[in-house]
Amino acid sequence: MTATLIDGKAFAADLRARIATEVEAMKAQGITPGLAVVLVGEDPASQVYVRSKGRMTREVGMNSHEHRLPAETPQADLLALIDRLNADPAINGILVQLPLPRHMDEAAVINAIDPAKDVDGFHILNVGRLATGQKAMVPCTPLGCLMLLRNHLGSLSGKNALVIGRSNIVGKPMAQLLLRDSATVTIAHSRTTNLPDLCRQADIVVAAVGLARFVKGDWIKPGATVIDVGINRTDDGLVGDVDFDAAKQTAGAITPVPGGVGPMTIACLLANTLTATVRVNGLPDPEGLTP
Ligand SMILES: Nc1nc2c(c(=O)[nH]1)N[C@@H](CN(C=O)c1ccc(C(=O)N[C@@H](CCC(=O)O)C(=O)O)cc1)CN2
Ligand SMILES: [Mg+2]
Repeated sequence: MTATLIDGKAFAADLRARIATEVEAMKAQGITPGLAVVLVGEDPASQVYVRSKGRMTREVGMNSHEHRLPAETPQADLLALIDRLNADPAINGILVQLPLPRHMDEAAVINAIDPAKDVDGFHILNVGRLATGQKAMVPCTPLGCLMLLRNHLGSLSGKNALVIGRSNIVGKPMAQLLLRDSATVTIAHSRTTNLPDLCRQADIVVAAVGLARFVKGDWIKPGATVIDVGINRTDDGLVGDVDFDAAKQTAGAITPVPGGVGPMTIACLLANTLTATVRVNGLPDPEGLTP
């Protein structure tokens, strides 16, 4: 058997097109969503992501505001910028690109963002809201994974889902979203024993460990849906956290790297920016855009 390819690139393009339609309607009411992206330092991958975010923000008709600060910027200066963006009515979404330089306290910076403008969903208030079933801004990468899973599987209710990785950006919010959809969720990490056996019981595997081809083909239950969040730069190019060539022999469906989860991250960022804009203007959430 060869797995169905889950085409995140196409799904993300379709989502951006639907967002563009919503933005056009908002503009007719005199409202243009504005997204501020803050990059501190010159990390090459971050520069690529920030450039893509700016381009796609403009492509859907939103205003993009980019702030680039030198790596040695004092944290107080970054916090002062965030204060100004919080107070600026033209800014509906604020995103601080991660990772931050080592001298900065990531939690302090994230928690300085107005939770209503926290389009990354990383603020402690949004994390708490998601964990307690309240209306939250939801982190973009896991939100994108959930959309791909729902689109492929329909209901996730009662499915055995294994999340490999416990980061605040992907693993933990992914587990919360799967729980919210009534999956039976296991979170695995570097100290987990008998991971291959755990994986063999999973109907859904979300791999977010950051280790190239870590998940082996013979760990996959026949017919399972495999979502690969990994982006690892190796001598033979960009590869995921799953041994794709082996896993696709057994899986029912699998996301490729690149072209799977990655493009969903930015599309969901734009969806969150739209959501933040409608909420601050007292408008109803856009119908069927995000789960
Ligand atoms: N504040 C944030 N920082 C970071 C986040 C985030 O969601 N918020 N996520 C990652 C990086 N990221 C967006 O910021 C991101 C990663 C990957 C992609 C993507 O489209 N990947 C492509 C491959 C691109 C390539 O060649 O490198 C794919 O998988 O097809 C988009 C966004 C960490 N920081
Ligand atoms: Mg992918």
